Amino acid sequence: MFKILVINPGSTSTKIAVYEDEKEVLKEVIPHDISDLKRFRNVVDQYEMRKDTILEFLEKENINLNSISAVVGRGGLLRPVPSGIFKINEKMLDELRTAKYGEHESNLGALIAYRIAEKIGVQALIADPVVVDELEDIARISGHPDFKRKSIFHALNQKAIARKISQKIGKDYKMLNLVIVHLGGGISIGAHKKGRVVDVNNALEGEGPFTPERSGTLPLTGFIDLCYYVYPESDIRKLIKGRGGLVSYLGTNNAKEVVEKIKNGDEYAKKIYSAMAHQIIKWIGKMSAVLNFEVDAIGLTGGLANENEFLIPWIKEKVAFIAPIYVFPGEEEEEALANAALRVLRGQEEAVDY
Ligand SMILES: Nc1ncnc2c1ncn2[C@@H]1O[C@H](COP(=O)(O)OP(=O)(O)OP(=O)(O)O)[C@@H](O)[C@H]1O
Ligand SMILES: CCCC(=O)O
Repeated sequence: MFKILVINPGSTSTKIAVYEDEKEVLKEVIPHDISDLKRFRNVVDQYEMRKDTILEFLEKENINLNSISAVVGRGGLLRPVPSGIFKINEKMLDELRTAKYGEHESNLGALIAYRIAEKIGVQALIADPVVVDELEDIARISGHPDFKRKSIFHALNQKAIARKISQKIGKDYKMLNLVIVHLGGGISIGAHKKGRVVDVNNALEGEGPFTPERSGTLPLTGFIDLCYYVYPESDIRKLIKGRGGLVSYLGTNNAKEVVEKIKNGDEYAKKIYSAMAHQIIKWIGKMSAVLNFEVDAIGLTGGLANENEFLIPWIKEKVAFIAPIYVFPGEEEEEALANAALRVLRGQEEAVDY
């Protein structure tokens, strides 16, 4: 039996889980107070605090670290990589410490996993980080040679859900065309063509539908004016990630609150929420077009896939004609990470050097 420790840092919490083979024996979402996080200038500065919180929690739960066979973290902003499992090495750690490819909470996943694994002398791994890049060349072209489109998305959850849908259909993932829609604080919509995500919106850097707290694609000329005349740079970045989307229109990133407003007759909230659904639907259409409208299934996942009063019915109504729809509310990231580590420990898959 292998015991695996999973570490998945998010913007306001750190999720940790312990698996014994395929069985989840412990799962916890450790919340971090926003006011507490604000004292850190950069994400990487939260490293000690988050690591210590995890170690204290494991101690409290009487998890003997020496019984762990591998530690696996959610991987962060690295150079573009193929889908797979990666050994955490010094080069990766350096790039994450210096945020060479940018700041993201999942950068902490590899840093903390490595430290704990080193302490107990076991393997430290990441799997399907947010920079998994399987784009077709044509999808890299943006509209100006100075800008390349990038593949940054919820690769871990999208791949996990794609495999689950393949199992339900009873065919190999590599035989199917799927549109997978991750509906979380960030939204990514990927065209999975025979096992490869050949096109997807860059969910982190201002592309795609607007989301509970991100702007998605914005009209460029108005944006340029804002950069020049109105906002300082740091505010502009927050407008895209953190203070865009529902937050900017309705003052909340919480879909449950938006649902309550609509039920209480708030027409403006309904208009904005419908517009978010409208943009999601458009991106599902785009990705279906990338797949020549030969789509075997559409998968809806992420926290917002729980929202069954308005959002999910609106989306279903518009896209059901394209392909059968499978809904997997929430995310399967911890399970996907544990399974990845298990495949390595069992010798079924090799972890590659970064
Ligand atoms: N049971 C629920 N009913 C309605 N909305 C929900 C429910 N659970 C979560 N949400 C909404 O889902 C959104 C957050 O989704 P999720 O928790 O997947 O995001 P995240 O993990 O913070 O970000 P990301 O998925 O981009 O990594 C919020 O708008 C939240 O209000
Ligand atoms: C882009 C993948 C992760 C996120 O939305 O933050």
